[in-house]
Amino acid sequence: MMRRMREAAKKGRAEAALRKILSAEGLSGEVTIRSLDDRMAASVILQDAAEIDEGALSERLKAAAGLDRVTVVRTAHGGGAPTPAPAPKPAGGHADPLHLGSRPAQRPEPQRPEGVRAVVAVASGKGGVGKSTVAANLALSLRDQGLKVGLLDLDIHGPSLPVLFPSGEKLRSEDGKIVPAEVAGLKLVSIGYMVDERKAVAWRGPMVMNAARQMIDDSGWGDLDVLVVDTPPGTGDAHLSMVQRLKLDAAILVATPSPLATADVRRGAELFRKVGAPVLGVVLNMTGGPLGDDLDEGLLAELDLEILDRLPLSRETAQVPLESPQAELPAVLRVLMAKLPALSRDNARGSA
Ligand SMILES: Nc1ncnc2c1ncn2[C@@H]1O[C@H](COP(=O)(O)OP(=O)(O)OP(=O)(O)O)[C@@H](O)[C@H]1O
Repeated sequence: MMRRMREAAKKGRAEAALRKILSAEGLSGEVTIRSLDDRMAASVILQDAAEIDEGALSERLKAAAGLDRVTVVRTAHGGGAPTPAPAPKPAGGHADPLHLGSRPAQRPEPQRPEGVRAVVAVASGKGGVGKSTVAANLALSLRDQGLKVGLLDLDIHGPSLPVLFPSGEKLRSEDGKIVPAEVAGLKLVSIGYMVDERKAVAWRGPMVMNAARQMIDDSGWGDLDVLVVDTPPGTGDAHLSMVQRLKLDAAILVATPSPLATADVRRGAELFRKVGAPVLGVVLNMTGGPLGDDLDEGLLAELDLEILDRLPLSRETAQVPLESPQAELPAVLRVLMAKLPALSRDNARGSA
């Protein structure tokens, strides 16, 4: 408690010091301060800034605010050209919450993003069951197979990627495309790398749908063998954007052994089957605790699903940040490799 209060006070002082210097230098922008263990870092996004020496400015800011790292990014596109005006908003809507200058494109059919060969959704009916943990471990395991892997975090209200894979830098946009962060050999896109969490938490309906749409349509992934999508819990607005726009090659459900998981597994399976995405099976997380190691067998038979892998309730599984997989998912990997031709060794582009 005391530690958190001290940390909050330190953040407040650092932010005030940064703003003072920015204002003295005639600059304005968005300041975000993050702490990890005992280190504190800031990112400063300067809007419409003229040509400046970002390196020198970040050194000045670092020294003045007593921070371990300060990253300065200008949002001006293309080497100092002015930022394009945001796309006009439709009445009552929020077409461009991420300020990419893009308009909602008409998409008749769900598609894979350009350059992406397979899309796998990791989903759960409710929050907190370990979906992000499984998605992150799956992405790292696929990377270790020599595949080019991206991870898209569609959780607008509780993004996990920046915690699992801290990058210390805000994402840039180039020519209206989000440039993914690159950490641990993965390409990563999450609202948590772009917008102050406190802001996104207040977003509702159309803002959430449009932010999800922009991350789906406007991320510049380059060549990827597979994109793993960490979906938000439940079946809300971001889900709707996902199933309307993103062609899913497969879905993996995550559940805990709780008897209450039955309805969640059923809902998840039904949602994906409705949009024609094959549900490959269930990862049962947090096993070996008081709730046991299994799900209702009748339910699994009825839904024609099996438990592919079980992850124990353990400190290792919960470890962050991640560089390598903490949890093995051998059956998930086997099934994905067998079902998705893009992942076979002969077809993969390889990352080596
Ligand atoms: N097998 C495990 N053993 C111990 N802790 C775990 C395990 N799996 C996940 N956790 C922890 O449980 C918490 C929730 O996990 P995670 O964020 O992956 O769940 P989620 O379903 O994605 O949640 P949300 O809906 O909030 O995004 C995290 O603190 C995570 O470290």
